[in-house]
Amino acid sequence: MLLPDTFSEPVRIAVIGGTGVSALEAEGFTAVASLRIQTPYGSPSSPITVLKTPQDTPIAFLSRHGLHHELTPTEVPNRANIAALRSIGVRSTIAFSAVGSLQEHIRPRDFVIPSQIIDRTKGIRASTFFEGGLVGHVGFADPFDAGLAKVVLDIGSDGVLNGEGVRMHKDGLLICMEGPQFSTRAESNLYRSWGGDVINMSALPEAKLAKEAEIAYVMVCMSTDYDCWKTNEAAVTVETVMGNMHANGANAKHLAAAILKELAKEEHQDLVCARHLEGSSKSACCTTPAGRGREAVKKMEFMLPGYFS
Ligand SMILES: CSC[C@H]1O[C@H](OP(=O)(O)O)[C@H](O)[C@@H]1O
Ligand SMILES: Nc1ncnc2[nH]cnc12
Repeated sequence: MLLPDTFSEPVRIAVIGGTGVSALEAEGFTAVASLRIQTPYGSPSSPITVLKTPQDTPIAFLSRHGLHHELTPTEVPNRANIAALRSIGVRSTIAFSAVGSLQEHIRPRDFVIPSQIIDRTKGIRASTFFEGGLVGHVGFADPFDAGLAKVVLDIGSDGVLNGEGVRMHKDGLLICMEGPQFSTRAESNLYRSWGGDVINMSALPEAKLAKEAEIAYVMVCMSTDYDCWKTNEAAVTVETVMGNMHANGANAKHLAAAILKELAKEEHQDLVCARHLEGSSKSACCTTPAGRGREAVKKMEFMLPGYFS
């Protein structure tokens, strides 16, 4: 069925799907629009599907690597993705990611909610909206939103996850590497020595750009493998990742549906609208109005209208 390509209500919550999660097909969810948004930073990874939850909340869904997983982690158009979401009203995002585990107790198929991240990308991804005569430095001490993380963790401890001993871990330290090759054993052991819990290739600059766009952002990491540090196990392969994602896909969908149901409650509306982040990007700007690059200001107008003009 061909969906409308417009949607008139603001959409406050987005779900970004990663490896193995290219659609949000939870029970009672209905797709109501498919938006092809052009941004000053190009086209997003995929059309944005707007779905209504059983609670009648509109949700924006975006597939990070494209509908057919055709974008490498380096190629993901993160600025277009975040700007497009912000432009339709999004203020909070639940991002899903397949991750390798760097710790014995985090078993394949377990879930991890990270609170910290170490950037091991190589500086080749466009990672800020501040450029071209508009300088800004937002705080990134806490890369993931603590309020959203609490909602997710409360849901996760509520028996939503099925399967033999599948658990949700909190306060994870996530390593984000460039890829697309997986790590060497020496790198994997180095990250373990730093206290790393899980590793992926996609959290950055997505989380940094969400912060600049004043979007509350949390990542749900789904462990799929033990990377390559374990001496008694074969090193990670795409087959292992896909196999565990396939087996755990239902858990991801149950969890997403339960989180969205909880976020529909009145008590969470300030969080969903990220009131606590309002104005943080405006006050992060160091460039005085007279010195601001006109083109840069125009681009920013697309997602933060009136902030820098
Ligand atoms: C297919 S294994 C590596 C790939 O999986 C993760 O993707 P995502 O975070 O989008 O779920 C990882 O970050 C890599 O991009
Ligand atoms: N071991 C690993 N390293 C990086 N990204 C991953 N995504 C899933 N498993 C991974």
